[in-house]
Amino acid sequence: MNGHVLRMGGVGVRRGQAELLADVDWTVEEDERWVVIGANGAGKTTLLRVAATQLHPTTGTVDVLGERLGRTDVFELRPLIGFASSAVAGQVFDDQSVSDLVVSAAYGYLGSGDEEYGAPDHSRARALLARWGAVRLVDREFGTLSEGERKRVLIARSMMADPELLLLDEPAAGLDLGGREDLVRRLGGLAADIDAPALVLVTHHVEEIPPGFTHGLLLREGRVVDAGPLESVMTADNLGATFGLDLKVERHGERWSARAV
Ligand SMILES: Nc1ncnc2c1ncn2[C@@H]1O[C@H](COP(=O)(O)OP(=O)(O)OP(=O)(O)O)[C@@H](O)[C@H]1O
Repeated sequence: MNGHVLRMGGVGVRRGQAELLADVDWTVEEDERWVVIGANGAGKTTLLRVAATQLHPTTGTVDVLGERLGRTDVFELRPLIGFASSAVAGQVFDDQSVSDLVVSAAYGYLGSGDEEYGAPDHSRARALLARWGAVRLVDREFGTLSEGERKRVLIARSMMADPELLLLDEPAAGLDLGGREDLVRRLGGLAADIDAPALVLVTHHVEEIPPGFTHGLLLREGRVVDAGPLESVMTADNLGATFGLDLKVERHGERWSARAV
């Protein structure tokens, strides 16, 4: 695999006249922690869905975990890719228990509640829920959870199968300030964990970049503005071009902020 967890070459995604992604070249190595930043509609979720093998590109090549999309069985690949997104939340039945939802990810599906799982599965699910500050929710029905609680449960779920690549689509969206800061701290802990998989986190906000994230990809209208080590990518010029604004960008230790000027 040469350390490449993900490699895209000349990737484009078209729907009719719309170019959702164009000319995307991107390589993620196994010890890297990436943040993907862009405005609404920039193509971030589309990019993540390509990486998750849920969407085949119109043009270009995609290698995930050493396998070329189009030449491999994606159903064998998908259990190795953790993917937490609000699209997953939309597929979950309201009466689905948190416990079954997390535990069933080890088997690559959304649990119906009819399956039997072993004690090791349940203890792993509890440990993951604890890691994300959600263990008290283990016996709740998913439909009764708040937005922030759902996010935590879905992240725990995305790690259940011990993935080699973890994709998190806007994990902090909809969280209050305390919830965001708590999640950013936990994501920072994951970034620092040498046993953690390669990480890709999508966000609109530079304030949500957790400590320990190493690389950034900036996306505007489906095209890469810049991609590389975070400190070289996170300039006012680059972020200004990404969002179409004049910005002041500041670094505060391992955190970032941006505001219009
Ligand atoms: N089937 C489709 N046909 C035409 N356009 C589409 C289709 N699917 C998505 N799009 C458009 O592609 C663009 C990229 O969508 P995507 O969801 O990847 O953006 P995003 O960066 O994740 O946005 P957000 O931050 O708002 O979630 C959007 O403008 C969207 O309207």
